[in-house]
Amino acid sequence: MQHCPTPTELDDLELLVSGAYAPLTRFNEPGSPVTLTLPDGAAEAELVDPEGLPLARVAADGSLEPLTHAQYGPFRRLHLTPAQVREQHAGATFVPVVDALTEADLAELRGLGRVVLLALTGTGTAELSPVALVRATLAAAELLDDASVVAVPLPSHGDAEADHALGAQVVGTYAGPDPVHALADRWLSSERVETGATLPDAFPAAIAAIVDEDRPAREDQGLVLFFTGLSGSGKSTLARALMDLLLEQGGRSVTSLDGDVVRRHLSAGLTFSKADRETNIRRIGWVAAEIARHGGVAVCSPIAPFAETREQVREMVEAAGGAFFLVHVATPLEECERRDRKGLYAKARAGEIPEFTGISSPYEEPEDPAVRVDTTGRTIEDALDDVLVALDEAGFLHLPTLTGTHA
Ligand SMILES: Nc1ncnc2c1ncn2[C@@H]1O[C@H](COP(=O)(O)OS(=O)(=O)O)[C@@H](OP(=O)(O)O)[C@H]1O
Ligand SMILES: Nc1ncnc2c1ncn2[C@@H]1O[C@H](COP(=O)(O)OP(=O)(O)O)[C@@H](O)[C@H]1O
Repeated sequence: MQHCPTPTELDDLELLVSGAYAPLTRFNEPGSPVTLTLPDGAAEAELVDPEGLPLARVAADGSLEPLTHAQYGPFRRLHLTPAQVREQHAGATFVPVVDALTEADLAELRGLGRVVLLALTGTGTAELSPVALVRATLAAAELLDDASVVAVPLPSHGDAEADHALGAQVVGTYAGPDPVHALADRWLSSERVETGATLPDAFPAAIAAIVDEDRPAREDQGLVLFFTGLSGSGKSTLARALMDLLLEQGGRSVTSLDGDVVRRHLSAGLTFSKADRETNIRRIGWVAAEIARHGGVAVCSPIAPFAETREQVREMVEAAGGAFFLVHVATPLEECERRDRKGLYAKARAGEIPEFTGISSPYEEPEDPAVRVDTTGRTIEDALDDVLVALDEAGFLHLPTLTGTHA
């Protein structure tokens, strides 16, 4: 069986095979955070990269037989094994780097002679995206007299203590007998950006440009506006009105992923079974995440009745650097059924449409949407204003409200 592991598992695989996790050499050792989950309870598999290249074979005991070196991802040439680093950089001082370096960091490093900056770029660890962290670290190396950069994809496993211990072990493996220099604790770049702090925590200009590009202001960040609710609740109507306002204002590229429209194209042929609805929503999520990756706004309006699938969409969008804004169009079933614009509720009640949401198929209400709007007895403008105000307050979009009552 072939299996493409999660981004975290791929990072772990690389570090297990390269010897960076030594003495750990396999997945799923008791008590270790370095785990691998195979689908459908399979015991062994051939692990492939996202493009399908076989990387290693994993046996039932978690042990690994390497097949090819990983070749995917930017800055691959900087992913050296500990053995390569020992060969090329023995005698240097090793500095773990998890964030863009500041003027003060650089001043601290200037006294150390030859340094190797170990950019710890694994999934979910750094303040910056992995690629921006390497870019910022290379820019820092340019500002030092004698510095090299090595990228180490050390991921987060969601357990601060275990991750810290593992990180210290990995850095020690790269450094061997050479000294490790831990930079003095400073603010993380996100705190700096929010507070607009200046010297001595300021970034040199070349590094600041990289941080700014990687962490755009909320107004410029890719955004997925996701309307969920029963059929007839008002998702399409509100989504369309919001799109129109955005287009009128200009300045952003906007894409609609409406439930009905998606089902005619991207998801043609899918049914309304639970599995097909999940596939439908994941497809919408995948496209929306790509739109967000490029800084666009995706406006989605499917029913999306399952909380778990909505969460998966959120994860995809956030992994692409976008923001996910969930709007629950909470118009109650009675009102949707009273409207019955398409005559579908009548048919569902008559048993002519199986698995109809709200009648014979469940709708799981979102517990914590960014905003909840019940459209019953309200004008479209009034209902939309609730969304506009929430978006404005969250800092994502600043569109003028329509009724004037919120000004
Ligand atoms: N069985 C059943 N249940 C729910 N809805 C049904 C069904 N059959 C057809 N329709 C029509 O399909 C639209 C919902 O499609 P979605 O892709 O948004 O649904 S889902 O998110 O995959 O659950 C929905 O459109 P909206 O009214 O715009 O929500 C309906 O018109
Ligand atoms: N305040 C409101 N907001 C949105 N739609 C409303 C409102 N009041 C009445 N409606 C009507 O409810 C219906 C909602 O249909 P639609 O937007 O297609 O819902 P959905 O996409 O959730 O199936 C439309 O006929 C719309 O005119």
